[in-house]
Amino acid sequence: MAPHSDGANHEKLILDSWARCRDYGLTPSTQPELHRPSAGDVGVLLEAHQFLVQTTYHEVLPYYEHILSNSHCLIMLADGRGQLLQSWGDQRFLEPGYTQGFEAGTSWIERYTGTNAIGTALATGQAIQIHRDEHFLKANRFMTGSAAPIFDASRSLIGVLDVSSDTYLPQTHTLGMVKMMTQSVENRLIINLFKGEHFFLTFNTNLDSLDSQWAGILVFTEQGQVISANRRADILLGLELSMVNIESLFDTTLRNLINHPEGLPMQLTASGKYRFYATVKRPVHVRVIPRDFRQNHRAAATEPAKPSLPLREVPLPNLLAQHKRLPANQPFTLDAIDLGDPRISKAVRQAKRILDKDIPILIHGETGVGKEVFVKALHETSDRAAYPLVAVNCAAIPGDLVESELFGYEKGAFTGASQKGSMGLIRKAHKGTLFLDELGDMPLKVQARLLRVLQERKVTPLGSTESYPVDIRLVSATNRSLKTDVEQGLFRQDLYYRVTGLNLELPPLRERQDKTALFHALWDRYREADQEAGLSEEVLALFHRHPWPGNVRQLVSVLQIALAMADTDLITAEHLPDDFFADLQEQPHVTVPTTLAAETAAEAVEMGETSEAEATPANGQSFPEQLFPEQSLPKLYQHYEGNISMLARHLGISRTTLYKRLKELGLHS
Ligand SMILES: Nc1ncnc2c1ncn2[C@@H]1O[C@H](COP(=O)(O)OP(=O)(O)OP(=O)(O)O)[C@@H](O)[C@H]1O
Repeated sequence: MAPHSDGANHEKLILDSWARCRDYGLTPSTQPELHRPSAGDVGVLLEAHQFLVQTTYHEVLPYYEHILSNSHCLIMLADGRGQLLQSWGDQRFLEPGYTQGFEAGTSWIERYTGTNAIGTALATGQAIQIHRDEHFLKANRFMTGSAAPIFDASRSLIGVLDVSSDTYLPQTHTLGMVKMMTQSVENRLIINLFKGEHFFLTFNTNLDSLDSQWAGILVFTEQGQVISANRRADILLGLELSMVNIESLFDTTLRNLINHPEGLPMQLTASGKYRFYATVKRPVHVRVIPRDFRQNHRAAATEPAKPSLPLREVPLPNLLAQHKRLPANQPFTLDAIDLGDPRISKAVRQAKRILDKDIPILIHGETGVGKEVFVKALHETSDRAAYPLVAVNCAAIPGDLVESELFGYEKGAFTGASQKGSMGLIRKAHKGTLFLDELGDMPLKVQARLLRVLQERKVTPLGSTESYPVDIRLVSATNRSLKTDVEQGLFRQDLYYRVTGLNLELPPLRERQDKTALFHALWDRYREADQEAGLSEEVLALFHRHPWPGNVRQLVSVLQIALAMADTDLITAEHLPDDFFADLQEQPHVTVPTTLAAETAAEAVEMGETSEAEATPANGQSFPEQLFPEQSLPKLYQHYEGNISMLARHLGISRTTLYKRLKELGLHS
């Protein structure tokens, strides 16, 4: 049997299951019985479990698609009676004659198919991994399955999620991932059932894991009655939570909880000693007690609730913008860079889920979007934060030095090598994070060596016979398509699979939906304490319309100039650098905006009320077409008459990066 971390318990579960199989009259040579209902009954079955299937498919699987698509596995969802509802993924490993065993309706309970991940998870009510030889029936011993049960809001076992494969996936990860997925499904089921109608309290022991699937969730009424909770909430509080009053769980009042600003974390204590961080989400259209009242809430909280208190609506975006600003000179954290853009929020959520796991991350995004900032935030938030983050720009190190820089060298290993030798950047990142920026630029020869290091987790410096163990979390970034590079033979396929556990995409600034919050956050981060006047409406409108080919890097540079020019005054268009307007003038149908109309329309796009193409300012002018850097670069190159330094400064990118992009476009040899 395969070794497992909880060996004895696992072995017992398998032996018990085999005993049940024998009791059912099965022998290892028995052929699996494929019990499938009629097509009509399958339809009824799927109809009955639509909520579970849809929730899993639309709200949970997308977060794992990158991990799953990189491994040949099949994800199966079965109901609480072991009947398959749906499967997704790779069926290639299945024997041709056996594929109907994986079709909707087929039952995988132990009685018919012997010990197997779905059937045994159902029989035991526990998450379990069934390794090849642990299957009771020989016919099933070609695969390994990891499955975990799914419980609904009332704690009934309603399904099982399984990931099966015939290859040797990193199995402990797979089981861990399946548990995460089922926890996500359970959370989503609760959220979808009660959202908008009742209060939600999300809590966890750690601020950074508040929006992980391991956070506790409590659903409560306006009177404080807990009407639902996820399993994590029970575990965190050590109690059965149904129908208790929330005031008896935490040392705070109901009034404090329901009046706390939405999304703003607070600290709570349970049973006088367990400290938690928590956020509250209100039912739709719930009203918030005004700020001046809130400030005195401690005194007021002792009084009975007075429904006649003056109430007012507090628009959510304002609250978020207010509380999510990046404090000046603070280190980046994942929460701080998540200002509400759906794609960035998704990347942050995904990164958090695997924060302390040994899964490599590949970040893709245009130059200047903040890939390195993201990695810094990731590192700061991870449990490796006390160790170094070593960033290596593979494009910036001359080709013939990459190898020695990365892997180190023994003294005298080559002409020009330092007499002391060098430990190399990879070993410097030991126990910390190694960030390989512009990975696509790594020479093929170095790629082969890097692959060996990642496989063996050991570095052998050049000229040395000794190797040194390394424990690194690998994060890579690229602004080109590594997949295309693989197809064109420029990047090793095996290394590609090694570095892409999770693929994250950071959107270009022009496509971000949290621009307003970002403009304010960056102003706040880079301003002097006495610059309190802020950004004028006119500048905000211009910022919204700008195509930002240099992305956040360019925005930071424009802001820094504007802040220097404006000093303590309100920042207006006259404080913006000339370069800033060059991009705007290149766009069709644009006049310099003076009204709020443009911003209002841009905001409408951000709020999802209208599409970019539909958004038209009140003055009747159409919005500029989106200019992608690749389209604007030739024009800019012409505008600057080939002056690379000026163009690079204008774009807010390095000359090396600019050369590369010009080369790609055939504008420079
Ligand atoms: N969320 C943010 N808050 C504050 N500054 C940011 C943020 N994102 C990016 N920046 C700033 O923008 C600049 C570019 O960011 P970064 O270097 O992380 O981009 P990148 O995508 O790694 O660029 P490249 O592809 O050229 O390596 C940096 O000066 C960084 O400080």
